Amino acid sequence: MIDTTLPLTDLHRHLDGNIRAQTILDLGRQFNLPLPADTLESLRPHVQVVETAPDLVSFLQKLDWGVKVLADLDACRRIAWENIEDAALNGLHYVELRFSPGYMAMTHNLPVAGVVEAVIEGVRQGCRDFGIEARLIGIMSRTFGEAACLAELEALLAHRDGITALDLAGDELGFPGSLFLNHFNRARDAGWHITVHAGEAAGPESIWQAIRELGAERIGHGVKAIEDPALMDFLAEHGIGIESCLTSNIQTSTVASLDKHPLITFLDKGVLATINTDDPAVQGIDIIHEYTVAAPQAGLSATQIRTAQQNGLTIAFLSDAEKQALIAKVRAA
Ligand SMILES: O=c1[nH]cnc2c1ncn2[C@@H]1O[C@H](CO)[C@@H](O)[C@H]1O
Ligand SMILES: [Zn+2]
Repeated sequence: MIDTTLPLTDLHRHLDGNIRAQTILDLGRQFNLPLPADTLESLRPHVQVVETAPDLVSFLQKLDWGVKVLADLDACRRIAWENIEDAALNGLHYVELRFSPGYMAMTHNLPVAGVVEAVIEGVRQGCRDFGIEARLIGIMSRTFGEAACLAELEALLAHRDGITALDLAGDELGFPGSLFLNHFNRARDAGWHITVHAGEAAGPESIWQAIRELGAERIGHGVKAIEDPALMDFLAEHGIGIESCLTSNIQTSTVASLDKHPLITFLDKGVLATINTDDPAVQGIDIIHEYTVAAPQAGLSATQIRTAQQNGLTIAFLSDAEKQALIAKVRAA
């Protein structure tokens, strides 16, 4: 139940969690890299979640093969461009693609700022070729510690005009937001928006920390807000957006089953919650599945799904004029 008169957005989509299995095979062959399998079918269980992972950190290992084949900057440009093609094929009008340049650079020691530049170029070219709108969110992968995150931040700042917002992703339990105060001070000084993965593996205190200390305007997942009524009220009153990713939350064992997902309660309480994918290729889903299968299974009515779709435009990191232009473009199509 996607409303085709409204822009369709995906605000929480990891570009480096959305590398096609076929592209992993192609790049593996191109660079003569050892892969765990040499056909699409046999590779799939290595790069895609086939059963629920016991926790977030185990789930995240499934992203590793995708970045291990990024042996040069052209490969980074290619996967960025393909991300836009995939988004367009799914009928998305607007995507915010997030990526961790340090994680992408890591295996082959690529220059981190070079990765940022290649991703910006690939996305720009994709937007020209496929006629959709995109913005980029830089991720600091907290899993590798404060110093590695600082290197990612510097690389992103070297291309600050091509980046719209900063995020923190990875192991939330092992690396709390309190380690990254200086990083986010610098991001806010750069004029970037802020969104933070919080309340996924850790509890509501992690969401409060992201808002109060890191300056988050939106929260990735935010599932655990449901445990704190005062936080729920705060999110609704202050218009803090929630980027929900239904299937992802099941696959990481963050939520036991879709009928227990808090998205419906967020919407009931007037929180600006949205429907997004997270790592579509790794999860084996797309935005259409999340709207037409996962959201109804999470108990959302057609009206609630429409509200979530509208919220996507409301909390997008776009100016009012850019939002109006997107609405006009969809109406004219
Ligand atoms: O669902 C998620 N929760 C937390 N971190 C994630 C998730 N999906 C991907 N990443 C992390 O984002 C970076 C790549 O963009 C990597 O650090 C990856 O582990
Ligand atoms: Zn995410």
